Amino acid sequence: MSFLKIQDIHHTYFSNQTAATALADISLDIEKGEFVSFLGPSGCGKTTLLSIIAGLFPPTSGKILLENNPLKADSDFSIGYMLQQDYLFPWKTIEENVLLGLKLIKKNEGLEKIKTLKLLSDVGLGGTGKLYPRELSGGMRQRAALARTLAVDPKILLLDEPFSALDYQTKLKLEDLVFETLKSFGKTAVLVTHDIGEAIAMSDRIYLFSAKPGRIYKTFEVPDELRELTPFHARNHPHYSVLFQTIWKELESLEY
Ligand SMILES: Nc1ncnc2c1ncn2[C@@H]1O[C@H](COP(=O)(O)OP(=O)(O)OP(=O)(O)O)[C@@H](O)[C@H]1O
Repeated sequence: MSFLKIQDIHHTYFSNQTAATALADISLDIEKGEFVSFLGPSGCGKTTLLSIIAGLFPPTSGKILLENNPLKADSDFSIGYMLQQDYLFPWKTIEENVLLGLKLIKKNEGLEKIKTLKLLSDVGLGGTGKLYPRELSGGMRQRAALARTLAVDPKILLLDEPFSALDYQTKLKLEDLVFETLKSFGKTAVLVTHDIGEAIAMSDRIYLFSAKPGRIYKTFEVPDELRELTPFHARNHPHYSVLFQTIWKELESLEY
């Protein structure tokens, strides 16, 4: 039994009497604690699949099972999101933003505050709880968004290009922080990215999609030698550039 089972997903968008098939024959299994990436040319259905996993809309056909049960997306806080934008509430402090998730699931109030402070410290934001989002840099706001996501203790984190709006140095630092935080919490994660390097440096496995309709074209297992390293250090390993070149060539053949 897989932790997350995606079984024979097809999805067609219908609008104004036209039909566009975004996904066909998508089946994959993700084990608990794994970090996988969806990579592929623009329009190959990565976001559509992530949205279906998130329960934003049902697929045209196929099913998704979490621990052998149909996924009940928003109702039981199984799914956490991190997106390109942090979506912090600007009128609430960082601490209140993180607390919000905990209040939604109505856990013990005394523990909520302690957990919030611990999470902020886990993501390197100790001492910033009383600040407002506008007082933080883009990277710090994304760290706060990570703390808020982890606060509800989701079973799976869906990461939709969460680093793409950041400058390069901040992006590399945040990749390491997200990677190490998720590993220490034992979380399962799915990352959508356009960045081959980011996918290699962070993932256990990479699904390369082809477009029209979106299908899994190839699957790449990231070698153990890279998986044992943090993303920053993985980028310096010889296996990294070999895998980068392989995926680059495949992606080029799909895009042109
Ligand atoms: N709401 C919609 N209605 C109709 N077609 C849609 C809709 N959303 C996406 N599509 C189409 O479905 C296909 C897959 O889109 P999707 O956004 O999932 O791809 P993607 O791989 O995430 O693209 P990108 O990398 O550019 O973000 C595309 O052809 C897109 O035009």
